[in-house]
Amino acid sequence: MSGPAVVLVGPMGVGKTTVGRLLAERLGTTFRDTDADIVAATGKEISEIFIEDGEPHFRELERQAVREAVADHPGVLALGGGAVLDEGTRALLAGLPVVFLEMGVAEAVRRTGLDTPRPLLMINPRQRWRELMEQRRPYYTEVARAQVSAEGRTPDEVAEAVLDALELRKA
Ligand SMILES: Nc1ncnc2c1ncn2[C@@H]1O[C@H](COP(=O)(O)OP(=O)(O)O)[C@@H](O)[C@H]1O
Ligand SMILES: O=C(O)C1=C[C@@H](OP(=O)(O)O)[C@@H](O)[C@H](O)C1
Ligand SMILES: [Mg+2]
Repeated sequence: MSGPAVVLVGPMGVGKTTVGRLLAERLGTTFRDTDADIVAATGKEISEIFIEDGEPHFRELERQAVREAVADHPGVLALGGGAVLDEGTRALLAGLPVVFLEMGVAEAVRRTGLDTPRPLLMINPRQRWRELMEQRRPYYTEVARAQVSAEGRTPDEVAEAVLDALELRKA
């Protein structure tokens, strides 16, 4: 089966969207992000979907968005941090070049604080981020072929580390 050249998973703020774009440039391919697909399909921001329709509805949209992207997209694909919660999604990712970007709570929360609000981090972000990471870490490691630290690295450095981890460098 073909499929995306790279799939990025990991917690909120680790840089999946930012690094994914850079990686696609490096590889001369296109970039896709399931959150952006959901926003385009619904015409709503992620935070609006959470508030108006609830998290279970968002997870259903996400499940569908991941399926479509994995089936259609040959380039670099970034998933939302919670996509791996779905068992069917984890099964779908088996055998794909999935990279788990990881980092500690301090830097992640510093980064998300500067970005558009993530509904799950609106209240008590440090504690929430830690709890989510604790719950999801086994899923990230289950689906990932490689794990790359994004701690204290520039997006360029992380992109380089992903290329190394997947041995995607052209000779
Ligand atoms: N390596 C990095 N160093 C500093 N800031 C970063 C880095 N990677 C991403 N960022 C910033 O952190 C925020 C979250 O990045 P984003 O790519 O949206 O993460 P994710 O998609 O994993 O939630 C953005 O403001 C982005 O510009
Ligand atoms: O971890 C999560 O549950 C979420 C992560 C977000 O994407 P990023 O991981 O790209 O921030 C977005 O899908 C939504 O806010 C929920
Ligand atoms: Mg993202």
